[in-house]
Amino acid sequence: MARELRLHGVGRRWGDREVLSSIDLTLRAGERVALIGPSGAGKSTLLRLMAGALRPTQGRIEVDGRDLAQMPWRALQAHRARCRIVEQQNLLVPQSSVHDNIVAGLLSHWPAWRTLLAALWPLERERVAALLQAVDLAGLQWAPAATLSGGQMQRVALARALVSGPRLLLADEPTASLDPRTARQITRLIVDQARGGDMALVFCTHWFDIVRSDCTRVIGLRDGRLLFDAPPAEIDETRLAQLYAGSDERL
Ligand SMILES: Nc1ncnc2c1ncn2[C@@H]1O[C@H](COP(=O)(O)OP(=O)(O)OP(=O)(O)O)[C@@H](O)[C@H]1O
Repeated sequence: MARELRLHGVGRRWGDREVLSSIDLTLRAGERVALIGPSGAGKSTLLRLMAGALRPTQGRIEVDGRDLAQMPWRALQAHRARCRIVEQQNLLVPQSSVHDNIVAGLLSHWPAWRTLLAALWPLERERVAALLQAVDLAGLQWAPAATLSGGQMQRVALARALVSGPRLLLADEPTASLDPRTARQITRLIVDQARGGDMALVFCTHWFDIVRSDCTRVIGLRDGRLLFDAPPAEIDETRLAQLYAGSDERL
């Protein structure tokens, strides 16, 4: 995605179960979107479709007017490389340093020789150091990832997602396993990284109250369908109650 990602009547089935249907939406550079809805609504599935990691079984997804399904393999790979996901599981390599874990976010952009070189010699030291500063981990560049706290690990995962300068950052409940205070800090950090730049952010969360004031748009998903797609000011208690009816997940 460079400027625009557009979903036209997108649906996704698993076997004979339809988990997403008739999704129409356009995501533009610089938008910060909160994606909310009860468990099983299809939020993660939607993120994976946007990232080109999953194909729709209905409809089409366009990146700057080009159908993802018709794209040559290289162009699809390029789209995937421009999208980064931060999830609840940070999937860091515990025995590797913070530096190496962050550099891993660049490997899909590098030729094989550069990857080999990086295994022998730490590349991109300054770039990683600057990112660590931004995520409040200055001084931990050479620490083994295994020695970090859960919140620090999520900061490293965020730095790994940001190091390649993605056009679209997809946050899939990245704070779900953290305590409320750390969760707030990490959420704020993610939103701040997206603010003021061209990168679009889709933040999937059960903690809507935290992201409410920081997002430019809110998408409510329920039973695989868009219930609303509106600016935060239009999301009142009635809409939230409708979205979460029958579930106790709203925090
Ligand atoms: N690989 C898969 N195979 C079969 N069913 C799947 C698969 N992935 C997701 N599903 C189903 O699709 C539905 C939507 O899942 P999804 O993870 O997108 O929901 P979600 O809104 O992100 O939920 P949560 O908030 O609990 O993470 C669920 O019923 C889930 O069981």
